[in-house]
Amino acid sequence: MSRQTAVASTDIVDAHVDEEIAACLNLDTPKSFFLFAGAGSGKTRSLVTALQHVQTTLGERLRVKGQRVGVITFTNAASDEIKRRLLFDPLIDVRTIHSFAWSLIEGLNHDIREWLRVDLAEDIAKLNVDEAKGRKGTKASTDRLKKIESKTKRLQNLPNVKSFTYSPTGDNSGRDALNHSEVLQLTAHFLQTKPAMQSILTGRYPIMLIDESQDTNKHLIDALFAVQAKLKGKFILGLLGDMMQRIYNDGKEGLGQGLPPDWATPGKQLNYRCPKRVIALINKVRSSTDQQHQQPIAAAVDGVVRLFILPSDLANKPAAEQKIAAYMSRTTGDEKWNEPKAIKTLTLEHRMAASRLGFLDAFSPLYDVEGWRTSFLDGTLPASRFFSDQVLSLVNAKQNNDRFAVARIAKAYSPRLTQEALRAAKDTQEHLKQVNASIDVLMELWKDGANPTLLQVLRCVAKHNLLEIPESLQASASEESAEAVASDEDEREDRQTERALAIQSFLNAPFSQIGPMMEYLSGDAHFDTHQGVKGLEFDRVMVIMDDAEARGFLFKYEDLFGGKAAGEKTVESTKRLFYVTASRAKESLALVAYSSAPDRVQSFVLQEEWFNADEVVVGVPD
Ligand SMILES: Nc1ncnc2c1ncn2[C@@H]1O[C@H](COP(=O)(O)OP(=O)(O)OP(=O)(O)O)[C@@H](O)[C@H]1O
Repeated sequence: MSRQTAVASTDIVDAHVDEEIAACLNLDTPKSFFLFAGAGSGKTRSLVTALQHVQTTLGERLRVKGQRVGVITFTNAASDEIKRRLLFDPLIDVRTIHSFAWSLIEGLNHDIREWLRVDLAEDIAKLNVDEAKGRKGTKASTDRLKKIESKTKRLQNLPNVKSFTYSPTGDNSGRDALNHSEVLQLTAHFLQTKPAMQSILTGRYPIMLIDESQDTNKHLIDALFAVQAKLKGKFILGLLGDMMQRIYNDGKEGLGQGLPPDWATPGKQLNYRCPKRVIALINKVRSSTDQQHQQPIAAAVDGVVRLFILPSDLANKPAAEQKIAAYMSRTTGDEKWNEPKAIKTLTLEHRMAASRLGFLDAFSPLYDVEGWRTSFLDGTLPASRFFSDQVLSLVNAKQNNDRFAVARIAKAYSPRLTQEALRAAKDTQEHLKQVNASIDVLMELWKDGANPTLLQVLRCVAKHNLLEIPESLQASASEESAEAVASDEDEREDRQTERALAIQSFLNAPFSQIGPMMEYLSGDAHFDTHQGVKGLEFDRVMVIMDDAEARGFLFKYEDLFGGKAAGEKTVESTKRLFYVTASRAKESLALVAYSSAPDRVQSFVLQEEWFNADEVVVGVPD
């Protein structure tokens, strides 16, 4: 047999999977399916292929009935990508779980109120029992009493809420707002208990496909299974995922065990993404969890993997990581390891990326306000968005001498260029000239290479009324108000909320940090978190494993690398995270473990045969 034929035959072992799924997607003989397979096996691709199949075979039939295919993805970015790949066809309704849940229950105000009444009363009763048992005067007791008070207030306010509000991407802090977890619980509860809701779901979406379903909220998954069991002639549920990539607590443990016998369960063996060496590593890592063993495709390159073990108290970690990149370049012969932007570097915590990329001063204050975190991370928090979308765009346009862009931005955002403002101006030309002059005054802040703070920029913008100042920045925008706040130390605690303090601290950061920060938040930077790259792939990956960064108890690399026995919760969850990060690499992979016991890490990985001795480098390479 020629090599050519051998190659072709090994690469088609998974070809049947898309056909099997297509056969399930038949509204006359509906069949649910469960496609769980390893990293890089083409699950997302199979999802898109399945949807294209529906477009061509069922599109007309669904459209006539006003029905759509529901697709749940894990992130907004994944939703956008799938929509794009399906040419934004309205037949396919792609959403995140929160958006999907809210679309089902929005407006059911009476039912939501009744559910909340019971839920809040139960919570309060439980807190009261705990409080009666617990010690008084402790922090736990204070927290409990605060919770009892706020839940009681909320319960009392319920009759006044006309319609509940919710934003899947917002902070939902208003009095009528539901929080993220309530929306998921409500939807699951309604789907489990209300036949009308089950009919609405299956009437709207006779087919529902869920990507990354190992991390999809367990209550919703249970509810969808229940609906499928009840209405199997009218509803196809397709779950895609990989239990080895379950990295959030929300997902259902043991998903896939005890599936109904009439479900299709196609499997995949190939990994289309990773080089041979990475596939061997992730197979080994996975072998203690399940027996899924992947094969490389015929065209797969060998690839390079190295583990660097460094002391956790190393003084200059970013410098060490640069040396590691240089070492990788020499070892792989790939020059691109010398270009920081060509490497995807993964940190456990956003703050570590912020510090390595030089925007920690702007990042930390806003990130630390819990209620702002979601909108800040997705780039929609007004305080940061004002600087990125408006001020930075204007300043960049001006610095590039792009007159058209300056005019466009000013026209879009400046209160001095609204239709009313222009109409009110006696001499329009003169008015425009003055606006331009104000922009020039703003630009003086950068004169001779100066690096103004956000506060200086804000004040200048406000003084000249160049842009609309968002509410959260207004108190700081004029010099008088800020001085009044600062002068009265005694009452400071009372008058300044956590948020005002965060804004003050944010505004002390240099304006130059806004650009890199927004690049990072938009996912375009060469840093990301271990969890944030789920579903993505990169040529060169550097995974930084430093428990000091994690500040949490969910993941502990020290435990994974011999600190604790296999089977312990943190060992297993960290192993899954390690599997996710390592399997992002398309060409080469540098794993950087900071440890308080480098010897233990070394003997563990060699004993487990995750690496060969010559793949492990202890200490900073020269
Ligand atoms: N049948 C195929 N032929 C060629 N390339 C493929 C095929 N299936 C997948 N790929 C490629 O392999 C890579 C991984 O595919 P995909 O992201 O769909 O895998 P996945 O199983 O969803 O991965 P993960 O679980 O790791 O996120 C992508 O670059 C994709 O284009």
